[in-house]
Amino acid sequence: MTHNMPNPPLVEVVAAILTRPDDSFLLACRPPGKPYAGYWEFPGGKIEASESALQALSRELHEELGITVDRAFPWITRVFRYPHATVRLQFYRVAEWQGEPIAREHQQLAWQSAGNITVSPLLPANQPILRSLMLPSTYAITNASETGETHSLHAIRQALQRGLRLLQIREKHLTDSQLTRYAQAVLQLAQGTQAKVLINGNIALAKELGLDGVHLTAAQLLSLHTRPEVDWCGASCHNEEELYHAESLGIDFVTVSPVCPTPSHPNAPTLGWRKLAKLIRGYSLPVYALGGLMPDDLIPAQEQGAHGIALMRNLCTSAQP
Ligand SMILES: Nc1nc2c([nH]c(=O)n2[C@@H]2O[C@H](COP(=O)(O)OP(=O)(O)OP(=O)(O)O)[C@@H](O)[C@H]2O)c(=O)[nH]1
Repeated sequence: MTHNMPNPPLVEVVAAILTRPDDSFLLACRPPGKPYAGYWEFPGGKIEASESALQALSRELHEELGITVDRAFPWITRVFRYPHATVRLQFYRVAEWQGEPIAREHQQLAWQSAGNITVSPLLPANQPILRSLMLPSTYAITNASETGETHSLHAIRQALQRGLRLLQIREKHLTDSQLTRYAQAVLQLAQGTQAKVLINGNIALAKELGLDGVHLTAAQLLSLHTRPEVDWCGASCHNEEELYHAESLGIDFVTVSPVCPTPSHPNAPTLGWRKLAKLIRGYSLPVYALGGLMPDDLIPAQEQGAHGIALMRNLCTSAQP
């Protein structure tokens, strides 16, 4: 490393994920005359010195798209080094706004779906963002140890029918052969659906059964130096050290727990919403709030900066997989 090299300036940027009920979001094409003209980006821009991120978001979306933001919550923050500058991109999910977006400054606008982007090229910093947007807002965790296998598989079938898209098999009481059989049964239920099936802790079994990935325990996360070679990888986190390690390994998402009291960890001190928000402020990976939550907790969780909620016991009543 060369000494006395000045740090490139850090440019604070806010960007909007304008989401429609079908989960499609708006991308905009940068106009001629700007750096990276012709590249597609999330609407937004630089935060001025006198502004909060939310104020900058409202101003930019009014200037660029002619809309008024009604409800927006922080999502993920990514630092990206371009040759000319380093940008810190604070992404906000804009759930409600007034007006129909029109291209007041951009060349073109396009509503896109995370798994099916039809415009290109994208700004280089945005690729991991699209991967994060593929994750649904509800993450289900199996609970056959409490409910029994039959009931558990029935609840999973129902949740899949309602559109569940992310599921973790977490059955610590089963022997290896029982776990294999149970995982095969879950996999069969998920076949032909949109759901990704991950398994807790067992990287070898995830590979052997061709599951979509693995969910690492916190201890396992800290013991690893590289990301497991699976398509999707989540990890359980409870504190800053674990969150930092998940980030450095390039994990896809984390759960943070316990947010509320939960029967599975009765003596664990809970975070509550405020501590959760503080812990994940400025974090770069999507976070599922976990622990004692109900489907109705999705909005409070997202207001605190979480991507979504993870549900174990209350899966059956989930209306919004
Ligand atoms: N708006 C936006 N900017 C992004 C995204 N991804 C990304 O790397 N950036 C970077 O963040 C910076 C935003 O600057 P900008 O030029 O859009 O800012 P601005 O609208 O305030 O324009 P200005 O240059 O006229 O002041 C650029 O370096 C841009 O490349 C994104 O998705 N949306």
